[in-house]
Amino acid sequence: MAVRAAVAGASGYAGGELLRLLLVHPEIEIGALTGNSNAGQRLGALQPHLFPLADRVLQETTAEILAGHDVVFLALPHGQSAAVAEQLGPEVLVVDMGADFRLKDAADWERFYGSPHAGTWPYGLPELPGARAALEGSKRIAVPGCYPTAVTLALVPAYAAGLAENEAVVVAASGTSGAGKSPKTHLLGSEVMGSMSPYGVGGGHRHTPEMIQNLGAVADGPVTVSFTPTLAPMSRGILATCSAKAKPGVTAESVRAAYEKAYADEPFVRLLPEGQWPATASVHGSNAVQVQVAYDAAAGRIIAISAIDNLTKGTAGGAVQSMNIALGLDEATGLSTIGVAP
Ligand SMILES: NC(=O)C1=CN([C@@H]2O[C@H](COP(=O)(O)OP(=O)(O)OC[C@H]3O[C@@H](n4cnc5c(N)ncnc54)[C@H](OP(=O)(O)O)[C@@H]3O)[C@@H](O)[C@H]2O)C=CC1
Ligand SMILES: CC(=O)N[C@@H](CCC(=O)OP(=O)(O)O)C(=O)O
Repeated sequence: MAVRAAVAGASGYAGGELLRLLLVHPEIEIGALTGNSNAGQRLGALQPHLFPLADRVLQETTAEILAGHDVVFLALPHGQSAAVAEQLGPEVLVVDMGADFRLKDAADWERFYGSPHAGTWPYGLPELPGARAALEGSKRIAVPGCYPTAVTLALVPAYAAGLAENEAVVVAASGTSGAGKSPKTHLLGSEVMGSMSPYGVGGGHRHTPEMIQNLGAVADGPVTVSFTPTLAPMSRGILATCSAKAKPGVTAESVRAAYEKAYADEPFVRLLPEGQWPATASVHGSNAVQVQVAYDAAAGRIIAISAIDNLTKGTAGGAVQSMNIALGLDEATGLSTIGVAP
């Protein structure tokens, strides 16, 4: 019997990408689709690429409309998920694609998001050690942020193998869809096209504590992360360039071996052959993650680089992957590692 899934936030970028994936998922039947300002609109007017759903009409985002499904995806702005989720019964699998339930530390949440902490749910990054066990059979999933997905997958093997000192420096470039659909002046075409610019500089980006949480979970102590995001003139994709000081005795061979071991059996993470570097175009529209690592002996630093599609592995694909695990399905069901090129 098909699994009935509702999508709240179906008019947004994350909701649209999720529907693109759910439409080809063999076990899913798409149920209610809801929006906010666009409730009452045809989906075809808002997400014209989702041809089979063009005549579906968006409903209001209420617990009554979302109830009665096996799975409810919440692709809502930060702070909007908790009120809806608490009205959905414990038998419903709720997958939050926003940030509300990602952080364990309430003080971190309050400092970076400025509202009371709603709680912590099992974290939907299956590749993080221990994550799959927490997701199996779970009825609540917190999907990671897009930058933390890219950065965690780039650096976790170095920390899990005890190769890196507990400080990391990250510069990551993101496509503009990461900022969502609502108009913002710094995202006007004329501001973004042909230009790259940083934002959230100096430790202020709200994804920093999430990266620290993930790396600290596998390292031998707390890890500091200096994170600088940049906007790149592309619609999708994240390229995360991460580095960490190597511990004494580390060699290029020991770094390579740690990454090969970590990702040997991961269905979505591909450690590239030596000399080949991740590129966002290679993962466009796919749930794949490209990773490469090098040891800069002169600087004594491990350099790890990853590429993801922020809307696929960084949001909707990660959500489907974790949902599959929670439902007891093969984790790759309905997901592709095939990109769109050029
Ligand atoms: N874009 C990305 O790469 C990523 C996004 N996410 C997360 O996914 C979530 C959605 O992001 P994204 O799709 O980019 O954002 P968008 O701005 O594109 O879409 C937001 C969606 O939420 C709805 N919405 C807005 N306000 C409310 C409200 N008060 N109550 C209920 N629904 C509301 C909108 O409905 P309407 O259009 O009808 O007003 C729309 O469907 C966010 O939490 C974001 O952090 C996570 C990782 C990556
Ligand atoms: C380019 C851009 O603006 N990106 C977003 C990150 C989007 C995302 O994944 O994050 P959340 O799910 O936590 O919103 C930002 O930096 O705020």
